[in-house]
Amino acid sequence: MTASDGFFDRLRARIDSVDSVVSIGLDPDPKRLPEHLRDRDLPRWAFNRRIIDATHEYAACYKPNAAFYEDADGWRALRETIAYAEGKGVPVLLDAKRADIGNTARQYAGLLDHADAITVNPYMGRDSLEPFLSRADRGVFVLCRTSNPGGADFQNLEVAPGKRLFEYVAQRAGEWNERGNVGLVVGATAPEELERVRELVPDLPFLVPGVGAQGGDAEAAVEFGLADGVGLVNSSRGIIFAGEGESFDRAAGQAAKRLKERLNRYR
Ligand SMILES: O=C(O)c1cc(=O)[nH]c(=O)n1[C@@H]1O[C@H](COP(=O)(O)O)[C@@H](O)[C@H]1O
Repeated sequence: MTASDGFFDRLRARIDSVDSVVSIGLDPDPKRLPEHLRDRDLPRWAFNRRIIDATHEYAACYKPNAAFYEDADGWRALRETIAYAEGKGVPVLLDAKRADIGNTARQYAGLLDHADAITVNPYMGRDSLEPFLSRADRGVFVLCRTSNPGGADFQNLEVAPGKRLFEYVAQRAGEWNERGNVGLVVGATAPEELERVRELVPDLPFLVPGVGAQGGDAEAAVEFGLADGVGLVNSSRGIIFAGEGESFDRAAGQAAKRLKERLNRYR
């Protein structure tokens, strides 16, 4: 492994070494943190550290969602969390869903100085993503068909005869993959769409959120989410809030192990 390896080479190495495609979402909702951590200097960091200690051997990556860190202490907690995860050898995918006009996107792309990969929103078009795409050694996961109930509102609209918006996004993202660093976000709650996107772009790895708390289809996530064995199936609340109280971390470790084993049945 060298620093010049692309993100998906590093991810493949990680998947192979832990025999897991589980992405563990680090979304430490302050209201759900165990009582005994709440008086810590940085409760979210204290929580994440224990979660990482308990789960890293099952983690193909960690996916902190930026929404859970958008305040002064949050950014400190996120920085500590990322450094700790990387110290354990686990890639970090920052779920930030960014993009903006080019001049602004260049600033957002600075987030990739701190993480191995990022999620981005394609709605503003190619130039809004170029500052991310140009980071050849970093992964860029483009939102394609999201897992939420409203994911169909726009993404399933026909934008040309027989072509829905998410299908168009998938094809464009395939064209944007000039540096081999593009993946797609496709929710496990939309298995028909997941299958369709896989048909359209056989070579792009997917991040598949929506198993666990959102009740998505784990088998479809694995069957269609992986490209030549590489891809990620994410669970956040279903792992990190699997238990409560003092032994919350042990419950999280067990939940991560169970998800790994369940997904591996379909690999
Ligand atoms: O980009 C994402 O990761 C994402 C896309 C999507 O379509 N659906 C989705 O749930 N996510 C994120 O994946 C995580 C899912 O969390 P749980 O529902 O707790 O497993 C959250 O951080 C979501 O913001």
